[in-house]
Amino acid sequence: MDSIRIRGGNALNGTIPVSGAKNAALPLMIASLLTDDTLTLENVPHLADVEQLIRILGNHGVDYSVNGRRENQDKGYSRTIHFTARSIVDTTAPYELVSKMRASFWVIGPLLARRGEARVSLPGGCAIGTRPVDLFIDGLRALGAEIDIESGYVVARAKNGLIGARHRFPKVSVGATHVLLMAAALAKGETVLENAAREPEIVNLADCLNAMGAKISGAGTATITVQGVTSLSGARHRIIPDRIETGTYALAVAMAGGDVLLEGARADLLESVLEVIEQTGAEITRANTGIRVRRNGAGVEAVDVTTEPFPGFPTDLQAQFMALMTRARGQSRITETIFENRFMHVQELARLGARISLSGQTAIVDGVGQLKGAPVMATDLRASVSLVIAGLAAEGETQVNRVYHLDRGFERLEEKLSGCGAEIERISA
Ligand SMILES: CC(=O)N[C@H]1[C@@H](OP(=O)(O)OP(=O)(O)OC[C@H]2O[C@@H](n3ccc(=O)[nH]c3=O)[C@H](O)[C@@H]2O)O[C@H](CO)[C@@H](O)[C@@H]1O
Ligand SMILES: C=C(OP(=O)(O)O)C(=O)O
Repeated sequence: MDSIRIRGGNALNGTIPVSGAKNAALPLMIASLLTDDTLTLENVPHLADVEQLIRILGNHGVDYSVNGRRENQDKGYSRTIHFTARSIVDTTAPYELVSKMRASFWVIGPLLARRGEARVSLPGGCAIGTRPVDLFIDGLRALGAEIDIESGYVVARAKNGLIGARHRFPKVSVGATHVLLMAAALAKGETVLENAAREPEIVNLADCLNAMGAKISGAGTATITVQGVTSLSGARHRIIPDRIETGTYALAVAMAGGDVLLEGARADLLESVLEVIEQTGAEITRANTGIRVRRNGAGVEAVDVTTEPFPGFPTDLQAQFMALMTRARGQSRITETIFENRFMHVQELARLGARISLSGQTAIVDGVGQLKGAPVMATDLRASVSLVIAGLAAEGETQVNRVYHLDRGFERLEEKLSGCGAEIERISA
């Protein structure tokens, strides 16, 4: 298994291009199941999760072709991909495929809407909590689906099609909002979703569905209205820049020091994060070409953070922010409210000399003067990159093992960081 070796201590200076958002690309690719026409997606990041989803969609009958690679760019850069689901050849999403990636469970929405049936394995994904699927099941039942759990599979049927309804999510869920949007797009009549997720990836999906002929309004607010249509067409749609990747590199600069332009980043997708980073003492400039992050020799201030659904501070940046706080002057309290088990990075950061204690859902971080390099183990996607950030500022060598997690969500991470002066390399097993 590959690992990443970092020699810490270098400041980051230069430009990092921001890739297309993984968490927008996945639902958008799944939306290709809703039409027999071609859905063309631009700016699809080259990631293990995208490759895995291509395999899963292929199993249902989705053909794909890749083009649009920018000149002088090699394998591994964001691409334009055409997806065509001329016919759905299989409505079962098997355990072997779905268990590797949680978002693949979301095929249940379009399969049910287009074919009136779906048999989808209960999902896997990052080990950050129990992550049930009750909100999906309740929502699809509200649209008239009959749902049973059989041998680890969610079996859903709507022989006469789905029927629009008013549905209030008892809890905000990004995935359940994606799925209900896709299902309601082809349901009969009007669907009103209340307490919907407001994440930018939801807006990106709704914009794409509308370009395909759906009638969706209110995406980006807590109440989304969908007027069902009988069929959807193809479209061409661009994936938004990755706000989690943006925040990750912004935190890396705040940690290591330096001056970096995050090219193509959109500040409006992560204002709450940028404000927190400014409070830590880094300077943020919102420019037309991206976001510039600077930190000179000054110390890092301690800031308290609580994760929340958008527009609050994202759980997907909690681990990276904790890495920064290990170097802060004083104590910071980081409270995780989205996932009950998302502190796996705490013990690994401790190997580098961090002082962190847990009290329920809050991590109390006492800043230390200097981290020291050590071998560490990546436990999930964002935890992995938090260890990279810590390694960039640690004295000596840090080896991050089990980096396949990183490859799920960060396009060309080593290349982007070494291009800004970091001493970082992949060691292939
Ligand atoms: C591929 C993708 O986009 N993944 C993101 C998505 O995950 P995902 O869509 O899985 O996360 P959700 O928003 O659904 O989860 C939020 C909370 O709701 C709970 N829940 C969810 C569904 C359900 O049926 N029942 C239930 O109780 C979850 O366990 C969690 O505690 O949003 C998360 C929250 O921003 C991010 O961390 C993930 O990176
Ligand atoms: C938790 C994440 O992904 P997933 O929902 O696919 O597990 C993530 O992107 O940080």
